[in-house]
Amino acid sequence: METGELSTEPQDGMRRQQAIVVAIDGPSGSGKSSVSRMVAQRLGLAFLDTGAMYRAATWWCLEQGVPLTDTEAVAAVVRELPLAVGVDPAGPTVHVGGTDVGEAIRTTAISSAVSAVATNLEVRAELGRLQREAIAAERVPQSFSHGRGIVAEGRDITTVIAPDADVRILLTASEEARLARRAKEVHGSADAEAVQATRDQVLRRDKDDSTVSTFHVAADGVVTVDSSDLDLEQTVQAVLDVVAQVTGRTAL
Ligand SMILES: Nc1ncnc2c1ncn2[C@@H]1O[C@H](COP(=O)(O)OP(=O)(O)OP(=O)(O)O)[C@@H](O)[C@H]1O
Ligand SMILES: Nc1ccn([C@H]2C[C@H](O)[C@@H](COP(=O)(O)O)O2)c(=O)n1
Repeated sequence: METGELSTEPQDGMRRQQAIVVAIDGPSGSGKSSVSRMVAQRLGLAFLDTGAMYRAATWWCLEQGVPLTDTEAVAAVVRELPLAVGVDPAGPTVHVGGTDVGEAIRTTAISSAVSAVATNLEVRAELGRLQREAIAAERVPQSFSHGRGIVAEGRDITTVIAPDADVRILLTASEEARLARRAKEVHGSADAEAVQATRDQVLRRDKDDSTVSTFHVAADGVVTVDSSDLDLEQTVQAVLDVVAQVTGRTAL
């Protein structure tokens, strides 16, 4: 089969594309969520933000009054997590027990606390199982919830959750670029004070998270896209170029 022929010929005679899985990992502030979501929209794919699942689990533990240092209790609560994740890239959603937590999980309090939950290996096993299920659902033609495949982003998607993904990308950026982006996003400025205030959310979190996942160096077969000197649109284009090269799939 030549590049670009990831397609089948259905009975109705229309050319139908096979589902593809695009896995994107990278450190905090590299642009994974924004870029993956835009790539999914352009390609007509579903979008799974796995970090949002760890954030939702953290929110739920705090709601339940579970100390995040109690790894057994956290794991037990997460095994019963009533989580519903919507994978439409035009409006991804996260609900816990019917409550829309889309905004609540983005607060600084959750950003500061989430690594304690994300480094709990039993939590990783449970959320990893849910992530594999969500990705598999977009591979099966009868159950496509959005389009023809999925873009899933996080820290261990290319290596642990979907090592068999059609496209595997490590999205990186220099520490300086990542701090400046997060400072602008959270404080509206990338001056020295704002950057300093952002270090915990970016560098300390990456240090903690990297004790359980490898997301600074690309694994074998994973393509690195360095966005340090690219703006958002250029980064989206760079990722679309990799997808097109590997699968032949181009924007709708
Ligand atoms: N290439 C880029 N150039 C400039 N700004 C960018 C670029 N990519 C992303 N951004 C901006 O940087 C900020 C962080 O991006 P985003 O949240 O997508 O990163 P992330 O890798 O998902 O981070 P985290 O893992 O911490 O959630 C956002 O405000 C986003 O708009
Ligand atoms: N596959 C993943 C996704 C996320 N995490 C951790 C890393 C972060 O501390 C936290 C929230 O992720 P973010 O929304 O900032 O991308 O979850 C992980 O360990 N594995």
